[in-house]
Amino acid sequence: MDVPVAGEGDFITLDRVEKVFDVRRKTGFLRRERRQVRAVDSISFRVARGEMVGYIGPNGAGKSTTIKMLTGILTPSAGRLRVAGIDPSRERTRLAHRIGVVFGQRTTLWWDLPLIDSYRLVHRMYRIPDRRYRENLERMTDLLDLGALLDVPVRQLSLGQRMRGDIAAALLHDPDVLYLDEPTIGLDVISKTRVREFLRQVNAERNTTVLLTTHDLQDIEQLCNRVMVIDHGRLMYDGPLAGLHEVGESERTLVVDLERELPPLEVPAPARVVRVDGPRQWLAFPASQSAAPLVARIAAEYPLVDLSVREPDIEAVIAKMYAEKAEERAGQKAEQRAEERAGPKAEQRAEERAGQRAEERAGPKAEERAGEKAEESTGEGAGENARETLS
Ligand SMILES: Nc1ncnc2c1ncn2[C@@H]1O[C@H](COP(=O)(O)OP(=O)(O)OP(=O)(O)O)[C@@H](O)[C@H]1O
Repeated sequence: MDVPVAGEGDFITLDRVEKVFDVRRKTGFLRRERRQVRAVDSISFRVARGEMVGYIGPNGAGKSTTIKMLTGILTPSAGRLRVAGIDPSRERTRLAHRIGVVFGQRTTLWWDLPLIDSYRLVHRMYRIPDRRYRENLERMTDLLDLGALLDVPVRQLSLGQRMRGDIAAALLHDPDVLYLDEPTIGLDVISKTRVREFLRQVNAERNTTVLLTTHDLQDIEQLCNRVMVIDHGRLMYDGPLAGLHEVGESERTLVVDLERELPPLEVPAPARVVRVDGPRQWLAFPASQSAAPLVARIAAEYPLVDLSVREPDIEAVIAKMYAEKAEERAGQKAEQRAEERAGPKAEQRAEERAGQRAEERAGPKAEERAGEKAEESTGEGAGENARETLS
């Protein structure tokens, strides 16, 4: 994917950012195997001030690692990363005043203290001016309906109440950017709606930039105009949510009701009947094509009573995208294994043949040159990345 050009409004910029973990694994009584995990692999993107962007991908794709680099918790192995002009890992404390973070799976609140005490601690830690703190607290309490919860110890709050408490804590110091990692995980429909409404409001009023990581695509559909899809550390898609349909080659469904039960309708490919139930038939056709010619043809040739068009389900589109990538990778792996199996012998034979030809053609000098070339191409010592051992 091309590296986007920096713009003036850019608030978050990543240029070919990588994160490689060195992992050591016990493989026997005294044996340890060293392995590298490329959690983030040359990712580049830019986010403008006030944008709300979804950052999605399957488990282990590298989302949390990206967020951790954006907060300064982890240092990139390579590439350049800036948030509000700050290098997060070098100036983590300065950056902390500009960002808010919510991890849906764990709280940043003090477990045994009443909610209000956590807020008082945040007030001190971030040195929020008293007036601003009071105003913000009042506003959050009102918008997130926290009034009755302020004196309750965090451990006694329900998941939805705790999440609202966490979001308020992340916003008390008026951050310019908010990272949300699964903010609606485990919440019921009403709590989810409330959290989403609140985020929309904060974004509209304060122009807060929001980077949202979630497995709940409704969060993205309802909050973000832009979505980035990451898989195996690589950015696979960056654009509007609707554009995913084209990338994922999704299909729409035309549901037709006929006067009577008929065999599957004969329609021009790629449209095709995918289901028949009495006089009702379902036809799949590419989402990128208009339904009009298909409808016209059916209306002209069959006893049509009614019809409707169903849009593709975004979850299905993304699932298909992940599955296709997984298939592609499985294919590559199989090829690699086949090459490795055939490799040494085949290579040896090729080298022997090349050597014989060279000898025949040019005698001792050519042999020397061939030897030098082979040494160069082993590439030892090349491409050493900066690495961090965390295990
Ligand atoms: N500290 C670490 N040490 C070694 N490997 C790590 C470390 N943190 C993450 N990884 C590996 O990096 C890859 C990306 O992990 P990451 O947590 O960023 O994924 P994710 O997209 O957030 O996944 P999930 O949706 O499950 O939270 C995974 O293979 C993970 O095992």
